[in-house]
Amino acid sequence: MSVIYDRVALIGLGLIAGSMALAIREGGLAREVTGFARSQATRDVACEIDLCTVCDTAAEAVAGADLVVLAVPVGAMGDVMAEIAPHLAPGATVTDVGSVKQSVIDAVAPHLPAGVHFVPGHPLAGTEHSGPRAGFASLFRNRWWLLTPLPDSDADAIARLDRLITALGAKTDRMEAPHHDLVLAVTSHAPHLIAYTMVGVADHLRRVSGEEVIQYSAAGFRDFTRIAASDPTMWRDVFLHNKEATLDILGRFTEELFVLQRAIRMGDGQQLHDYFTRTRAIRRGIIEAGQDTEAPDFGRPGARAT
Ligand SMILES: NC(=O)c1ccc[n+]([C@@H]2O[C@H](COP(=O)([O-])OP(=O)(O)OC[C@H]3O[C@@H](n4cnc5c(N)ncnc54)[C@H](O)[C@@H]3O)[C@@H](O)[C@H]2O)c1
Ligand SMILES: O=C(O)C(=O)C[C@]1(C(=O)O)C=C[C@@H](O)C=C1
Repeated sequence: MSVIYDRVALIGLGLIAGSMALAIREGGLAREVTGFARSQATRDVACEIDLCTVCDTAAEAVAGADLVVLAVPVGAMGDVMAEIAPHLAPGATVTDVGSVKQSVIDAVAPHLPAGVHFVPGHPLAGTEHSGPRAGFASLFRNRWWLLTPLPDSDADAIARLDRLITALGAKTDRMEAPHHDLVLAVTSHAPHLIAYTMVGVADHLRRVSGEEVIQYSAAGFRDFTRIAASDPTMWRDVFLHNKEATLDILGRFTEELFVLQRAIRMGDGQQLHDYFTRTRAIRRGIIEAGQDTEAPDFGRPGARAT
């Protein structure tokens, strides 16, 4: 693998930046990776595990970098950009990895110095863990990484970033930011809110004890608890910054829930069966398209999901 950037600066040293640092080093994709996180404790951990060259200030981290990656919660992107703007090298590319795109563009773009390129992005890869120790080099392998360039984004800057992302093992695609936010509201944001709610319901149900919830936790509920263990700051910001699309999808979700609720009340087995047949086909489509790398059961003789 060849060097794509001389110096990559990672602002925020959590799951995503940590995974990028490890994958960049593994692939020899940059001569140097620098990093900065707001808290001293995070910087100390990043140093201890030798994630990258950890700097004491964001300004120091971005100095001379030809790629700067904003990997902080969505609500912090604008302030971080304002802080680093005077220290960016001419010709540098700034990208971000935020889960929401339009609000990040609105917050970051006004601070961009002339001659610095901005190419917003979003890796569709993650876990419920956060912080520098959560990173691992293979996180992005075979995952989508969406870019939402602006109409005036520099074509060479986009192409070079695309090469890095591809070298990290991900597949890239381009989308308009508002469309990205709607798609992700369906595929990621609303599902997270539903998981948070379901785990909250179990927590409130006093007739079922906490021990029973843990002891008899069925596989479906366990999946919900994994999702509901995701970082509170990150997800607070996602919902506050993708408000309209999330509310739109939750409205549709509530309508569907009422349809199924009524079918159960009326004993309409045919409607339930038809509905679940349609949703099973969607799951199969995802697996056949190679989007679920964690579905080893599918297709195996005797597997339940066939
Ligand atoms: N976790 C996921 O599944 C996932 C997936 C794709 C994209 N994202 C996006 O990536 C970004 C980072 O997420 P993560 O999972 O790596 O989070 P994380 O909590 O693991 O790491 C965030 C890092 O940002 C630092 N930070 C917070 N505010 C800061 C500030 N003002 N200045 C400097 N550093 C600051 C924290 O100290 C921490 O090191 C978020 O925007 C998130 O929406 C997350
Ligand atoms: O696998 C998980 O834990 C995730 O929630 C990852 C996930 C997702 O919803 O798919 C979460 C947020 C992101 O912005 C991208 C990926």
